[in-house]
Amino acid sequence: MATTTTISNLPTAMSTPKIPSSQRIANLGPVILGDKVASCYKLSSVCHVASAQPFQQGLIMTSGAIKYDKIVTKAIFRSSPTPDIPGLPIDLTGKRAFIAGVADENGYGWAIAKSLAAAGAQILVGTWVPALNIFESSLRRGKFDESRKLKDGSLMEIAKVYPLDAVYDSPVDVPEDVKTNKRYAGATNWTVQEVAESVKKDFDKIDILVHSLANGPEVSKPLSETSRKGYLAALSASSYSYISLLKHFLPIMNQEGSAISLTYIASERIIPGYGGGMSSAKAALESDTRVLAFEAGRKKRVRVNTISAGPLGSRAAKAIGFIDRMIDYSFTNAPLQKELHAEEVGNTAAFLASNLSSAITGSVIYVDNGLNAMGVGIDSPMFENLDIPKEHH
Ligand SMILES: NC(=O)c1ccc[n+]([C@@H]2O[C@H](COP(=O)([O-])OP(=O)(O)OC[C@H]3O[C@@H](n4cnc5c(N)ncnc54)[C@H](O)[C@@H]3O)[C@@H](O)[C@H]2O)c1
Repeated sequence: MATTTTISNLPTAMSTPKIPSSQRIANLGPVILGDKVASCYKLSSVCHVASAQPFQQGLIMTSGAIKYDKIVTKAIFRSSPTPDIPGLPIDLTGKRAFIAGVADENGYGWAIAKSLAAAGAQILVGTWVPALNIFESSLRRGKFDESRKLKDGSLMEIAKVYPLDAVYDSPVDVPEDVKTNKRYAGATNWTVQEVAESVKKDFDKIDILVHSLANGPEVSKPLSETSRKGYLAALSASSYSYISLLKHFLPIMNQEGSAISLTYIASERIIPGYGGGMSSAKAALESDTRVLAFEAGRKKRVRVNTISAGPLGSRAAKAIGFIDRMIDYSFTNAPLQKELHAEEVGNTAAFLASNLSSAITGSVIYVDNGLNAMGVGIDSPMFENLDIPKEHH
């Protein structure tokens, strides 16, 4: 359910509406004002609304304050409360998770860590070496404390943060220029093999392995203009890194553990703008999920699945450059017209990590408000005169 604010709570022209603290997130996504839709994002503690366009036309990316006209009677914030999940409990008490790809509080890795922690799992994270110092100092200084809060009021604890660069399997693979790079100075034992060894030394075993990382240096280039180097770098960081992680962590995973990665619909449908070989990398990741499910299943009954997540304004996604438009597109076109919460992906990961999903392996699980199931984009001018049901208020 979208939340609504009546006109009395709305600002006069050119000012900004207040938003409840529960909705204070960096990007609130679009907001509907009468028959208009506008971008809405957090600016300190208020919601700043970028310019509005007629709702039927879909999206809006230009900035500037909105002028409210007389027909506006209420604002409907697309951000809906995160669903409460009563009933069947997910219990990961006594389980230990290693989550690769957490460097701030905005991405899917962080949300997965929170859901696994809320279900009782112990959390270890792997943080990309160049992002390590700022992540650790922000954690120490309490910058993430608000976002560490779990539903029961406690704070998510991260038992240990490991420096990691998943592009390198072992020390012999690290080139000289990286070894001497000042962004790597001070960190040690960060190749995949060394991290697995350190985790074994510190904690012996893990039960859950999460791969929530991707990198494509040429992501903004169309595939046909991508260099061989850029393409292979995308596959190395975003696909092979998962094979490498599983290869090195499987020996220290308990029987019947669970491995989860994050993929994106660009692997199987054309998403212009998701370039540089990133679409190919996600296709490889999904194919590898099936083969790895067989191999890890036969070896240790470990299940291997991937979550195809809808668009989220994470740090990585912002680097691609069109994430706000993808969020708007999803809202307009998906069967469920609601904001996608990172927590919904986190909760699916908790389900996949638990024995409630004991017969699910080798699967691509869509957590995208159903967008993957659409055959047409309903925001096309072709459908202008069609009676398409809009969000029910
Ligand atoms: N944001 C989206 O819209 C979206 C949609 C579908 C899938 N995903 C996937 O979700 C996963 C997490 O991404 P996110 O969008 O939450 O962004 P994010 O920025 O939170 O996560 C990406 C992480 O990868 C790390 N990383 C990059 N290169 C690395 C390397 N060589 N070694 C170790 N870590 C490295 C970064 O430091 C970062 O922490 C990715 O696989 C991404 O493709 C994202």
